[in-house]
Amino acid sequence: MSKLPAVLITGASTGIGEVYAERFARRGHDLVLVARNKARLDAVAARLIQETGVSIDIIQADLTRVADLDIVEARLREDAAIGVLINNAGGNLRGGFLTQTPDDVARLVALNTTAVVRLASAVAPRFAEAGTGAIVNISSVVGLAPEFALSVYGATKAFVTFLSQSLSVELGPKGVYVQAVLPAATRTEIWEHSGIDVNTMSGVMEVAELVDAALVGYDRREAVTIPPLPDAAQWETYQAARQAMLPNTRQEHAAERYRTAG
Ligand SMILES: NC(=O)C1=CN([C@@H]2O[C@H](COP(=O)(O)OP(=O)(O)OC[C@H]3O[C@@H](n4cnc5c(N)ncnc54)[C@H](OP(=O)(O)O)[C@@H]3O)[C@@H](O)[C@H]2O)C=CC1
Ligand SMILES: N[C@@H](C=O)C(=O)O
Repeated sequence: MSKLPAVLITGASTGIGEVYAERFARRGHDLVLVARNKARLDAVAARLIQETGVSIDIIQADLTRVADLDIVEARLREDAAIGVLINNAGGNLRGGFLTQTPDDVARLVALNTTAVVRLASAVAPRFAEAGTGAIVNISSVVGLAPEFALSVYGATKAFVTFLSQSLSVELGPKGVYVQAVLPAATRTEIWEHSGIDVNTMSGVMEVAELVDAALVGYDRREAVTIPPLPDAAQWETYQAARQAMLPNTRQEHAAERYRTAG
């Protein structure tokens, strides 16, 4: 029986990434787990090795630091055993656009977008050459909702969703599966880091249920998986309206509604 591909998971020390690690370990995949907190990574690895017997490497890395990102990129480029990348590590910021510091914003963009695209870029050529491989990018429903006024965070997640959909167009014909996963509120520590008590919120999904639903989409090779959305037709209608608009944007002249008199 051919060996399963190894799975590299960023943000695997807790939350959504930790559950992805558990689920893929239980499926028999060797793992490479990436995060900043080595003690937590070691604990997750030790538990899963004991419970499942798979091989687990850890890489302590701050994905907002270029030197650390380089190490993870190199592992993705050079380790032919890795066939799945779970681009999960991400965060949010406290406060709003007027109070967030430029440095905090830059760090969030680095983590939620630059790291995601660089890790995908590191692994995509090898996957395309092999004609197989999977890239799972954890986005968010917030990336569809400027109304939530989570401007920087939402913009980073809109980037992740767009990147994933466009990579599906570019890489799908080469045998590479790209999935965007769009959770809504899910019970993890991210809320505490954003200064929000998740226990005061309603409609919060448990993290195991979120990941199990995302894996149903993964097993179906779904391009965009929105675990909390009951009716897939709403997403399909949204996409159809967007696609219907595009041909009307290719014009030699400005639309009548923008023409000045005279
Ligand atoms: N929870 C939710 O409601 C939702 C979450 N998401 C997305 O899910 C993904 C996972 O978030 P979630 O599990 O909720 O959050 P958590 O805060 O629980 O986990 C985040 C993970 O990312 C790691 N991480 C954070 N910063 C860095 C960094 N600079 N370098 C490397 N690793 C880092 C953390 O580990 P360490 O601190 O050890 O580095 C941790 O393992 C994120 O992309 C988030 O945007 C999307 C929609 C909803
Ligand atoms: N992480 C959450 C917001 O901060 C979300 O994406 O819903």
